[in-house]
Amino acid sequence: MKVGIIGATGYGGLELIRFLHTHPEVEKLELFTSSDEGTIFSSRFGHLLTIHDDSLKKIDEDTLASFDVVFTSTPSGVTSKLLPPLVGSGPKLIDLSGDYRLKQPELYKEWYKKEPAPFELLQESVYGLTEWNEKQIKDAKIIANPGCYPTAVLLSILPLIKEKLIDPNYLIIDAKSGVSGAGNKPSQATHFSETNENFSIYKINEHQHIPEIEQAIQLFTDVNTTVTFNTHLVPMTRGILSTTYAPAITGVTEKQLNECLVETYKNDPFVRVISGASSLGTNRVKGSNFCDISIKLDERTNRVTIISVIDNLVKGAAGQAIQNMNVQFGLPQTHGLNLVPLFI
Ligand SMILES: NC(=O)C1=CN([C@@H]2O[C@H](COP(=O)(O)OP(=O)(O)OC[C@H]3O[C@@H](n4cnc5c(N)ncnc54)[C@H](OP(=O)(O)O)[C@@H]3O)[C@@H](O)[C@H]2O)C=CC1
Ligand SMILES: CC(=O)N[C@@H](CCC(=O)OP(=O)(O)O)C(=O)O
Repeated sequence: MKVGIIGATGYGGLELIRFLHTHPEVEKLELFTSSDEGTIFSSRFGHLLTIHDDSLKKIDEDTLASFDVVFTSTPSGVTSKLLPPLVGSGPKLIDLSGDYRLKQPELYKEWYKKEPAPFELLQESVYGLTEWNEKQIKDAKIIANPGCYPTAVLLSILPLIKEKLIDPNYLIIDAKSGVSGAGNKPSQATHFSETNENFSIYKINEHQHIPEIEQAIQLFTDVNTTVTFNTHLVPMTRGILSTTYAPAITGVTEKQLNECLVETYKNDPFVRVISGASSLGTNRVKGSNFCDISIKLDERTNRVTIISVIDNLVKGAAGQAIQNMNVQFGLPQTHGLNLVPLFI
């Protein structure tokens, strides 16, 4: 397979490279840039010396048309304009940004404060939450790879909503992320001296992943609801931990909740259900494509605590994107993704 990456110099792009270099079906990997044409990739990213010594190429529609797959890992507002000429030109398109996730253009405008992608393409794109949308992903021309937070949240709550074990009307989601979630562009919010030894909440009730989570709940469970979703920045590089609080439906037991998760994901190689965990941390999935989920029913309040952990750059971005590519090409989902978590 001939694979191209636009945005290869960013964090998501670098992770795509890390996995695609070990992928058994990838014969050619070409990297594209909007700002650094001609630079030898390993001269800029020394850790890739002898692994990727080719130069960065200019983004060019005709060149890209000859590829089997093109991943775009660019800031929001880029692929809404970049991808339309490429649709139908040859390659399957897998977009890691938020530009093709929301079906309603006005929602994108409202939450991203940018101009949306063309309406027809928004309708044509397929939401790439692999474990929940495999059939549609197989035939998709454009895959809208899910956001990092929505991936962690949705994988953990969708089964329980679908099986009517929790009340979807009172979902409170409290999520925390490492700083790499904000990308490689330095900013005040990601400045070392302001993130180190600090723990902060941000975008309070205004996070752009709120409509994405609500849309996906509707898509996969037919439930129309709103969620309270807040995000926190943790002074670490990678990882997301999401905690959702939801009322259990009266009479539901912790055993039923666990069984529901186990049953849902019994054939999914990257979702691990941890029964009865008393603690769960991001280091158990670091560097890997795993999503680990655990639940606990508080019998005193009849509320369920639903916890999930992912690596934001892997299952939350590049790993899931490659998992989707594997599905599209009829390959095992694990191809190129069989890495053991780093843990320390
Ligand atoms: N970081 C994360 O954990 C996650 C990120 N995402 C989303 O994935 C996308 C990429 O994220 P991330 O890798 O962190 O971002 P980065 O900011 O680290 O990298 C983005 C890359 O995009 C390229 N780029 C910038 N502007 C343009 C442009 N106008 N046209 C073409 N390419 C451009 C740049 O490379 P160059 O200058 O070489 O062109 C840059 O290195 C974003 O939309 C992000 O929201 C999704 C899930 C998780
Ligand atoms: C820590 C941090 O800042 N995370 C980013 C995640 C952004 C992201 O992945 O954005 P899209 O999925 O919308 O492209 C944020 O909260 O905005």
